[in-house]
Amino acid sequence: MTVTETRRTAPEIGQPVLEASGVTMRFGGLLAVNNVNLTVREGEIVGLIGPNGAGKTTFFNCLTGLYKPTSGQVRFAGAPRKAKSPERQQRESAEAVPVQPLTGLTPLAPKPRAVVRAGMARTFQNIRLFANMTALENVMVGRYCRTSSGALTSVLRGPKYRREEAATRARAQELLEFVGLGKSGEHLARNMPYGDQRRLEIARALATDPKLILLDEPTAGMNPQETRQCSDLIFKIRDSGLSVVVIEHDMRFIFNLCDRVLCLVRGEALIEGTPAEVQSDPRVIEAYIGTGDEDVDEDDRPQDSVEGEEAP
Ligand SMILES: Nc1ncnc2c1ncn2[C@@H]1O[C@H](COP(=O)(O)OP(=O)(O)OP(=O)(O)O)[C@@H](O)[C@H]1O
Repeated sequence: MTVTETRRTAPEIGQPVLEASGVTMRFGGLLAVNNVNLTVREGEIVGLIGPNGAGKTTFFNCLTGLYKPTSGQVRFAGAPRKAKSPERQQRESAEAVPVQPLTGLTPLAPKPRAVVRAGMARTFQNIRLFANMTALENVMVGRYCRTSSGALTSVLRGPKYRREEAATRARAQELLEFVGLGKSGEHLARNMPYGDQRRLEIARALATDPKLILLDEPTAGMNPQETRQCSDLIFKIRDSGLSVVVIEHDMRFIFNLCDRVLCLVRGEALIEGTPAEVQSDPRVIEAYIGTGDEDVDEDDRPQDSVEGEEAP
């Protein structure tokens, strides 16, 4: 499990952006996540590893408001933000990924909408794109949580709506370019190659203006070339000022990418440390022995990768 490639290090690790303390999640008699703590700082890439069923996705769901933890608290930097004016959106669209200044950590309401508004975005293990919409439209959907036009304005299509729509479209196109899909805006999501669909999901998550992005198995089913491109994209996202948390089974990918790694086993934190510390810990090696899930074979690529009309 030793990784020899050179890692790119974070430019500067800053203040905590996310702090999860004592997060516990029970499903009836099953303790899926038990008293897990995690702090993510500005500019950090943090990996979450563990064998199948270790509780990684459940922990992600607790962080992103899909689950209300049985106990424990998730605190996040900054108060929930209001929608921006079209003028402000246009100003910000000059930057690739605008970063909001951080304030102190505040408890996060366990509701996906509140979590997105506060500045946390995620992707899912199984791709959840709007299959019959274009790539550009998929990204625009992600942007609507930051627009302020109400139902009436949208129906009447007044000047404010048109300005906002133009800004949303321009920003979506920038984000497509940011993830390397600048020429695919008019392609239907369901017709796009698998690796492009994964990047499109990331673009849609970035459209919400997050401070922190959580990626659930972003390289699942990817070939080695797509995996390398994914790694480059995550570094690029980090370099633009975001913090990143990644769940992955591909150890080479995770140890080359992350500043810190948390290993969960049977719902509990086994070890948290630098990639070097985690990969040399015999308990981590033992936890994975026999599972055979470190590497994803190209044949494992999901066939029906685009799901139905689901919200981001
Ligand atoms: N909604 C649910 N209801 C009941 N049990 C659940 C639910 N979601 C997850 N579990 C159980 O919780 C445990 C942790 O599952 P989870 O999906 O979080 O693990 P994981 O580490 O993400 O696994 P994988 O790597 O296979 O995705 C498993 O035993 C799983 O069966």
